[in-house]
Amino acid sequence: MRLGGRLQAAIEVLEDIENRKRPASDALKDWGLSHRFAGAGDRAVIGNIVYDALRRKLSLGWRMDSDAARHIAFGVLLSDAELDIEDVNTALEGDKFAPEPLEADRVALWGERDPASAPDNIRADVPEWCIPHFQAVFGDKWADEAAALSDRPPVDLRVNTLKADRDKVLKELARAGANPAPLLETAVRVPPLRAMGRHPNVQAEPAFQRGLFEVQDLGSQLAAKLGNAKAGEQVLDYCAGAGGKTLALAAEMENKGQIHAYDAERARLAPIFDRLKRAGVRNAQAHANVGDLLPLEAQMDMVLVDAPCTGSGTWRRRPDAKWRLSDQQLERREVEQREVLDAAKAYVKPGGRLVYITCSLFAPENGDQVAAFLAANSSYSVIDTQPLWEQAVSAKSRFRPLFKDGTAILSPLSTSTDGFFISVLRREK
Ligand SMILES: C[S@@+](CC[C@H](N)C(=O)[O-])C[C@H]1O[C@@H](n2cnc3c(N)ncnc32)[C@H](O)[C@@H]1O
Repeated sequence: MRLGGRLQAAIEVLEDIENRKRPASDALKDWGLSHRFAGAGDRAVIGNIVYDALRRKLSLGWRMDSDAARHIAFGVLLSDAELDIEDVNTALEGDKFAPEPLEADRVALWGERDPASAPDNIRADVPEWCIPHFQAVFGDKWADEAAALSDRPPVDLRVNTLKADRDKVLKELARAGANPAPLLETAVRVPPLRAMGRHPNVQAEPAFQRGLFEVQDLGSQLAAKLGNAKAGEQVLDYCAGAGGKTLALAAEMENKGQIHAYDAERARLAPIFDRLKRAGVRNAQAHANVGDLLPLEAQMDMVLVDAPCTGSGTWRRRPDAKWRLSDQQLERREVEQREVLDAAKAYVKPGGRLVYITCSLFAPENGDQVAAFLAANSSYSVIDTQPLWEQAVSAKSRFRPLFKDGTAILSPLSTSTDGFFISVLRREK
């Protein structure tokens, strides 16, 4: 396919996402199924245009003075694809599958409007109802923090220290463009895409099959690390899902002690078995029945609650979710978080830790939940995350979370990670 056909396909996918309020991945998959002739290169470019358009729907629309999918998709070509209008017009010329060229008045407007001077509510590229949530957490910096959530993300990898060190993984992935990641000596980063490039499929690498690394955002790696799990401890990962944190904890604990991985949704837990095997983890067992946890009551050195949340910290990777999220969904997540915390506390032993994590940046899911928990549970107190952070990160770095009331808030702007919230509590008696 030529650029014109790819652009037209991206416009159709964007319209489908908008009209049917469906996830981008579903719309792209359906398009692929009904256009089997399209190759991997075509799909990558179409996917890039769609994801970039969703990341910066408001600011691209402002520069084009239109929220039509066609105009926003052209905006992606003129910004993220690093093409100028002459390049685009030449590429589209004589292509019967291409959309109509961009109108001259839009081209002129695009040249006149400087994105850096867009009003904050446009530059932030988030739904209007979310703005007060960003303001409450980040104050004056709210628009910069929100805007950084529409950057393209890197692919971060966690070196599995049970099997390898960073040099080994870097060597294995040299062709994939892997570099040392900031902050952690056990993390590797494939930088964000440039122009219309394609990320290497690191999971197809023999080093992945051999369990030398896992794909995991640096923020998620740091969140697992701040719990400060030690070799020999008894740990319950109460919302284990597919086991991203469980695997990180097992490596942190050098395969010693015991990790119990539980999730209320059996299907979510399913991938954990293969992952544990591949990673060479010997100190973790998965539980799909809450009844299995009975013997663990008041026995755990640490209970990790990686709570269900809105995922507002992960909008770089899931920009369609940003526009689908509603305040009703936020309220539902808050209820679930209260219930999960309330259930998980039963397993913490006196002197043990309760680690509460979300990948959201909204206070009602984060600091407010912790404050309400502390108000209702006087036997718990806050362990300051700042010294834990200093101990966890490898070297002096310009990246530093926002520390608030003993908790840590990570974000693309402050720590070059997805947005994460981490609070560590101690059960005193
Ligand atoms: C953020 S995800 C976990 C991600 C996982 N820890 C990882 O690092 O890959 C939240 C998980 O909480 C689970 N969950 C939701 N409600 C729960 C409950 N009441 N008890 C236990 N798990 C629950 C969901 O099924 C989901 O898998």
